[in-house]
Amino acid sequence: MTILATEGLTRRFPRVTALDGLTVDVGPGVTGLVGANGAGKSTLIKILLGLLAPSAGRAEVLGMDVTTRGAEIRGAVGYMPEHDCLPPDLSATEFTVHMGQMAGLPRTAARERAADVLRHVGLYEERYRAMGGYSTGMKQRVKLAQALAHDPRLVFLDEPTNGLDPQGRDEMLALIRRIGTEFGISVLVTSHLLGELERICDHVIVIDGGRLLRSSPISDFTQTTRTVVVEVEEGRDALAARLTELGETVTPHGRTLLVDIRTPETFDTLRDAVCDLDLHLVRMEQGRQRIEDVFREPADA
Ligand SMILES: Nc1ncnc2c1ncn2[C@@H]1O[C@H](COP(=O)(O)OP(=O)(O)OP(=O)(O)O)[C@@H](O)[C@H]1O
Repeated sequence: MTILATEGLTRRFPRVTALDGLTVDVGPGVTGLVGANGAGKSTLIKILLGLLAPSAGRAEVLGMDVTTRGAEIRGAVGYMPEHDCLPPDLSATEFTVHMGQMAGLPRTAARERAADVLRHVGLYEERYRAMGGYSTGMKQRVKLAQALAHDPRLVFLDEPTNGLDPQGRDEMLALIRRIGTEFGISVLVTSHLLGELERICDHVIVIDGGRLLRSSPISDFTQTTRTVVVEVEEGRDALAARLTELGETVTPHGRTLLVDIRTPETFDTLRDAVCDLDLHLVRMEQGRQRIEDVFREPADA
């Protein structure tokens, strides 16, 4: 099932091409959109909400074309913008009720829903205080709550962990994961911090300079590589020499050796070499590819 899709999506500004022929297909669940600052993440979200017109290509959200059905899309999708957008004199309750009503909920339903979502994001008695006095963490929570105010099927969260301390970041990430799992709302969440998304996403899209670098299930990003990482207490170089003699391909990496797994027998060769040389093995584990590595690979990898 497709939640959103783009085809050759391009957005040019006078001095820069923010999106450059982007083609992606996103299914239900929590999807991470990763890219460095300026990669085109916010531009993509604004186009998907029908707030910004594409220069070329097309995009569809929940089966609706972004150029002709923007208002309907905004009715079905919640949006947490990147920048501060909260009126300082209003309380979180007033603001969230207002946003629910703006999205079409009757006043009573908007009040009930606001109480629910503010409780969900962990704002209690503070919800009646003016937001001008809130901490960054509280503001981010209200921004998240208002995105959920009209019970959307899908939410776009633009850099929700921006400005948060490590504990605030962990709490926000846990909240986002719960939106996806407990509420069954699909999520598109952006971040320039790759490690964050690894923890909460089912699928990750990586863009760079407005182009697609990679779109894969999270399991593919963290899949095991064809390398085994070996660390011995002392004698790393002697072990490297012995393994090379035995025909293995070995690369020193910090205190460890990375050994290519040519055949399943590589593990036996390794074990025997460590025993023969009477070395103390600290660890021996299969190497894992991390999200960060996609930025070090060529674009067509
Ligand atoms: N309204 C605009 N006018 C001109 N250039 C723009 C406009 N909006 C975005 N850009 C440019 O397009 C590129 C992509 O910006 P965008 O905000 O989409 O990136 P981003 O990945 O969201 O990064 P960030 O996290 O820093 O916001 C940047 O070079 C930016 O300067």
